[in-house]
Amino acid sequence: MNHTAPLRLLLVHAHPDDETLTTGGTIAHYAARGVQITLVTCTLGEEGEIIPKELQGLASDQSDQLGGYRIGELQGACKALGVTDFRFLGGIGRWRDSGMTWSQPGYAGELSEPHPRAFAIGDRREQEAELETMLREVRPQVVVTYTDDGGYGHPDHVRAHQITMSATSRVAEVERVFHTVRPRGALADGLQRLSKSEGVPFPIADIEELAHIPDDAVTTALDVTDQQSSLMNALRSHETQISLWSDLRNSGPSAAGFALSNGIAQPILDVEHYVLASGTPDGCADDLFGT
Ligand SMILES: CC(=O)N[C@H]1[C@@H](O[C@@H]2[C@H](O)[C@H](O)[C@@H](O)[C@H](O)[C@H]2O)O[C@H](CO)[C@@H](O)[C@@H]1O
Ligand SMILES: [Zn+2]
Repeated sequence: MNHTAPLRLLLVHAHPDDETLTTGGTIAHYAARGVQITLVTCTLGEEGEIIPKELQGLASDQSDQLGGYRIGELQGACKALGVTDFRFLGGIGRWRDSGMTWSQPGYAGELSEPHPRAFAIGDRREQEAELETMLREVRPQVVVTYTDDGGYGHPDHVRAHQITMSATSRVAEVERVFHTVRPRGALADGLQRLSKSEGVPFPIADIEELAHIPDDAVTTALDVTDQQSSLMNALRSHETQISLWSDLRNSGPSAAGFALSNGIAQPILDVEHYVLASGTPDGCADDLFGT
């Protein structure tokens, strides 16, 4: 699909940090090539856990200031990735991080009463209307969000998927919608590299602990090797959510890794993968915008 108009990419993410964790290399790749990037984040991440001990007082059950702090983290990550247009769905604070109140049967996590502004139980029509308004204003050729299970089941990720698929279906200018995914093969290779690198400060994840999809479901693989330093800087900005390290012996990006607040080491991949959810697949093997 040949594009004469300037290319525009809009991404819909649930919490500050998701944009970097799942699509950071992609954002930096296209921003560096002059593509107009719009990042829509649906919550402020108010219910997140906090890694640095000295910041624990920000937690939702203490001063409840984590949401505001994570706006700053997101600003830093956007600067590192080259994003100047980043927005919160419904405006700052309209929807709140729902927490890990998973309704999935068998999930043993704490099930707390969701907050009245919780994104995952909010008015879906209002959320879709907000997103549709942004889509009609930005007119992105490509939109990125999560798979129908939200990638790993988080209710905010599931809701972000739902409203994005509904809103984009009503906006003709959106040519393609992609879901960000991690294929088993690339994840396994990354875990293998971590197991061979030095200075990994956390136990390395077992692949079955990490969300992933079968390799043959991937439609698009974007090489982001040339964006690893921007990606590392953006990951570093999300200090309340992400611990980061690289193997000083092997400075190659593939030796770098991260851990969330659960303290499980995961690899930083040099390729970011997608599944084309709607639109023509022409030329999409290694480019979200196709030929
Ligand atoms: C990557 C992502 O979506 N993070 C969410 C998630 O955070 C995880 C959650 O606190 C879990 O209990 C931890 O084990 C895990 O390490 C965290 O990444 O959920 C948070 C609460 O909704 C959210 O703020 C965070 O952005
Ligand atoms: Zn998230």
